Amino acid sequence: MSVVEVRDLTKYYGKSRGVEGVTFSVEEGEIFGFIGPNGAGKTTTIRLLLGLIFPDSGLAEIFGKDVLKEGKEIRKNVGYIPGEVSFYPEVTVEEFLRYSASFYEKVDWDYVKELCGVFSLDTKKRIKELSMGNKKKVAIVQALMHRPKLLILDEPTNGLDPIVQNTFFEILKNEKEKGTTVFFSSHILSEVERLCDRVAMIKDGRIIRVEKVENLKGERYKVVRVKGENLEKLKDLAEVNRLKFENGTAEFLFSGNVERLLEILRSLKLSDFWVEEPSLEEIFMSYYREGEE
Ligand SMILES: Nc1ncnc2c1ncn2[C@@H]1O[C@H](COP(=O)(O)OP(=O)(O)OP(=O)(O)O)[C@@H](O)[C@H]1O
Repeated sequence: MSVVEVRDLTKYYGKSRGVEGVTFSVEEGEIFGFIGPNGAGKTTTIRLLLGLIFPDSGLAEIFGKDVLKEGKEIRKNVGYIPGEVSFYPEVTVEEFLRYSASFYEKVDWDYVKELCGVFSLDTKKRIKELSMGNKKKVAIVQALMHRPKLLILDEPTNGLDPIVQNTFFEILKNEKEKGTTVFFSSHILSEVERLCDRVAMIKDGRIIRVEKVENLKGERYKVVRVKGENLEKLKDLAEVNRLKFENGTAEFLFSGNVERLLEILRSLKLSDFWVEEPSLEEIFMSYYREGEE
């Protein structure tokens, strides 16, 4: 069963586009990445999913329930980390966590203690005394305290240093092992590559693709660098993208089958060549560009 189901969701802020016709689903137990550049519509989608704002049209369901009609029931099993955390500045971390706990029927205090320990959080400190990263850690503990079945995370690694990020990813992997579903928005490609099973790419309010991360990486793209003569003829080939010339070498992103790549390489007068797997970033950038054409 899909844990999250979004169908043809459209939201405008007055005349300004939020999202348009967004459709995807997230399956139970997967870590689903939601990736796109600034302003693409990630936060809007998440706020629609949480029932915090109303769509102009379309449907969002969590656990098979309409987010607008059954929000209260749904929230019992959802943990949420907002993109920007803002808490009452005067209360201590402990007071804040106790207050948050009052919204849930059941809280796993042993887990809260464990997480505070893992993050070295001083729970006696006031919120206003915490750095941005430490506030984010509090938000993570708050999101996990009731052992939710679904985590909705809006760019959760913002403000976390690399070591804490690693710790956080380990926590998410453990959650996944326990069967928790994770919806994770980000504009950092390397973290999506490391963590997610599937990914949806959003641009200008529209989903451009939903794909397994392993398929995207292995797919049809190769980074090719060649050294030699006649390299100018690469400019005319449809399979050659993002061609750059530098110091007698040409570098490009090749899309097509391997036989065709060999054919192209044979047609050039080469003194050397290199073929590498592209990073997810290069793949995404080529999709974003395709969308613009
Ligand atoms: N309250 C609002 N009023 C008007 N326009 C808004 C509002 N919130 C978002 N938008 C617009 O909706 C579009 C999508 O914004 P959204 O915050 O969902 O993007 P995002 O992908 O989360 O971006 P970022 O990575 O920068 O947080 C943007 O063009 C933004 O300007």
